[in-house]
Amino acid sequence: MVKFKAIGVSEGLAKAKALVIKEEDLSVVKETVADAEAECKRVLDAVEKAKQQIEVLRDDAEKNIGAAEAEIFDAHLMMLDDPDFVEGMTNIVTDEKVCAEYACFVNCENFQAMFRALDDEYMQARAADIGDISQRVIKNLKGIADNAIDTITEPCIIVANDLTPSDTAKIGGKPVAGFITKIGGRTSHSAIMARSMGIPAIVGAGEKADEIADGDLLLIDGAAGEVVAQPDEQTLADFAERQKADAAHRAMLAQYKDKEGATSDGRRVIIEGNIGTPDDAVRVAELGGEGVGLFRSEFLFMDRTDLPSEEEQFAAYKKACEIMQGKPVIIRTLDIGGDKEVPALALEKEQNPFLGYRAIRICLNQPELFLIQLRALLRAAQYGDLRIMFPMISSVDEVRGAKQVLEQAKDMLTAEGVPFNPNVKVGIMVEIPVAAVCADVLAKEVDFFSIGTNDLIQYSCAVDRINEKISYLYRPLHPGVLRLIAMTAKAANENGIEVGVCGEMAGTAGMAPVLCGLGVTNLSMSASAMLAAKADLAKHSCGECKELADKLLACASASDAERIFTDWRES
Ligand SMILES: C=C(OP(=O)(O)O)C(=O)O
Repeated sequence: MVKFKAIGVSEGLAKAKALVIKEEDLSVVKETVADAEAECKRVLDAVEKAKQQIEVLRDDAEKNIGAAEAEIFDAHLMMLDDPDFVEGMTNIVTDEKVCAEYACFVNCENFQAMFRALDDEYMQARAADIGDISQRVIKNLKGIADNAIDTITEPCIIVANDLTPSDTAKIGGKPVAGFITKIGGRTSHSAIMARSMGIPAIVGAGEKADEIADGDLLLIDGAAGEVVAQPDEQTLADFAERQKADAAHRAMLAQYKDKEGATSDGRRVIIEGNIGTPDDAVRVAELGGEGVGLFRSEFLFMDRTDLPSEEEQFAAYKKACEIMQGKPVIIRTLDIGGDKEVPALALEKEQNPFLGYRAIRICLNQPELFLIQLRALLRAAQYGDLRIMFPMISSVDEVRGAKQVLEQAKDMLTAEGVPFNPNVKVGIMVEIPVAAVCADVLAKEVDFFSIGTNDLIQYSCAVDRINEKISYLYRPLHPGVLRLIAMTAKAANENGIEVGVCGEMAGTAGMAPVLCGLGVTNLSMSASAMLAAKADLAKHSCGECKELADKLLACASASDAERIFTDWRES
């Protein structure tokens, strides 16, 4: 039996066999070959195999996701059928007498350079496709199996170094009972997506995860971060008992489904869900969410090599509004950068991506991209209470700039006679410390605030939110963080606008009363945390929440605040 603890990021108990995904070594060495003809045949066989794999992926995507998503695979097939692309590889083998892997690598670089040099954004983005298919050919040459996630058919718990957001997106629809990763923290995107899908997840396991072998029976507790591999009889029996108790607790929480979020003395705190795709709204609605407090629209742009059109975006935003049936749906405009990549934009790699060219900075710099999204949002706003939220705001100038582009989008739609809702509420994410400090000024410019605590903690404590080595410094209860939240809430309350929290802090057990005490009016979290947040609030009066918040604000350190919080939870 192997037992260890890591960072539990998505609650729930799961029991299934381990599917260990090994890191792939795709490095290529330039080796000379004697038999160039045989090497060319290796190239052609690997290309043929890649075509067959892509055909299967295309058919699966068409069946499980949609025709539009399947089209990307048609584009890949076309490239693999292009004689120039294939001959590029065989010519390098024949001319330079080098191995197939190296020829494929050089050919990829050549084609990518060619596409990137074209003065056309769409064609530039095709460089990512070239990279994708070349990687597939190299994998086939090296005998590396296709992405293990694509081939899952049996219930399993994935064990991997890391899961990219696109890996995590692929898990939906597969019988994945949970996952364990070696790296990552509570706010890495794989963790966030696990919570919104409601599957148990543990991250930051480091080398301890190496003790798990493929096929081992695993028991995981996604709240406590506990992992047991090859459990003995007693551990299995205890786990079964815990699963029973967990089911009973969930049944108790179900009574809150149709209740409004409020303290015991009736102070309203609106409890909403965070979503990444319109379909996630179904779970939010089913679990009694009072709205969508954060639709991470960037997920529509990720895991693909083209950009979603205005029509595609319009359909997605409209669907979320329709599912929520008139309840508020806050859609955050494109928030890429950091650990969220959009291949179609072919953004340069940066030294400090979380501090770099991202989110509203990109949108203001590339208004043609922003306008498409804003037009889609304005049109979809006819179908519900859609609200627009700008991310990564650091100044009034950015808010005004974004609102100006919004007005431009309205003017365009009016001129074209396209119907839309001109009275959309506009808000901002408060996630950069200067925005919290200047909240009194910003509150006069917008209809609502939503505090993004994931980034606010990262930026105010100068601690990378996905680096597990320094996760001990990532402290939501740091008095400095609490003061920033309190300042933001005060400015919002004084100006009569709503102030939410949509970072992971909102859905962390016990935090709802703290945030209510700090003056927050809305809490948005993964759907699976909403019932517990309502239950937490209902246990306390508004005065008790305020008293607790004041005590925490007065603490000298995060450790003091954490001690007070834990004692309070246990009392
Ligand atoms: C909700 C937030 O945004 P992200 O999607 O970056 O986690 C946040 O920063 O708290």
